[in-house]
Amino acid sequence: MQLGPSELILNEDGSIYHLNLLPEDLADTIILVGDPQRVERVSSHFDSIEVKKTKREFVTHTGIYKEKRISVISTGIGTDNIDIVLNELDALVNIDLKKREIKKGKTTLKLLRIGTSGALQDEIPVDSFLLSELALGFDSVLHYYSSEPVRRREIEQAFLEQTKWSSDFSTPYVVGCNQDLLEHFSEQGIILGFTGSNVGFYGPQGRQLRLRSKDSQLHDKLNSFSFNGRKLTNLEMETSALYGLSALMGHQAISLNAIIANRASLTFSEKPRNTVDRLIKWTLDKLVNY
Ligand SMILES: O=P(O)(O)O[C@H]1O[C@H](CO)[C@@H](O)[C@H]1O
Ligand SMILES: O=c1cc[nH]c(=O)[nH]1
Repeated sequence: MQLGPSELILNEDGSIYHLNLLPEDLADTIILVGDPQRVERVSSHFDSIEVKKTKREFVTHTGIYKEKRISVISTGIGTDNIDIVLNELDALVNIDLKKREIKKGKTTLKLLRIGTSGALQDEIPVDSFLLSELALGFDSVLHYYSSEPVRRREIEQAFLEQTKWSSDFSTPYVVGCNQDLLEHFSEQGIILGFTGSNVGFYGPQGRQLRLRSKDSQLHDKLNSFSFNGRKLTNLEMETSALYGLSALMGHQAISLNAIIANRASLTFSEKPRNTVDRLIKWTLDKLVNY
């Protein structure tokens, strides 16, 4: 079946609509970052760069790092952007863009998010690295897909009950990372975490500046939720949709977090840029033999 022009949207040069990429521009190992300026901080380590393309907040560099071809792409902020990025990356490898047909043989992408995040628990220090083993999505992106096969219903149910979650918010969903990537990237010093992905940075993460939270207990609820002794470790804004959509599409994904804030101790990293740069270099070196 052919995908029509309003569904699979291509630019004049045949590139995919938002990412502005052609299939040959993309490596099958992809680092995703939120901040467009972080793309260059990753690709500055490459031995050579063959592609540099930009549209809106989506900046892509593809190049070689120690003989491995890697793309690094910025997603901007939020799970709504992850919906765009994941669907378009998948289209680039799994849809014949000229024939507008889904390919029979599928390509599995390796997707690694390098992001910043705030810890919820006192014992997780700023400037540490955290790998999200599980993600709790407060967004609703996954609810628009048939997500049952990848959902962790038991944990979701426990969260709803313990926090008495308001029906004004969307139903939180729980999804896991890819196990092969988890094994490869787990090592001493890397905290394995349970990451909450929120739909905003302030109210939805329990931050109050001038506006009061509707639920003044929100931060405490997130901090104290526990499933079989496992607590939510940190908050950011993309991992849930990345894990959910990757699993549904058959791609591998992990999310690596540079912890720059600790919400329990009210502290913030003195050198967040250094922490992110250390995480970038560590990730690139681990990727070489994956
Ligand atoms: O540093 P990045 O990757 O953008 O990630 C985190 O930082 C942004 C908020 O400041 C959100 O995107 C959050 O997920
Ligand atoms: O507290 C934080 C820090 C970084 N990114 C977030 O989304 N939250």
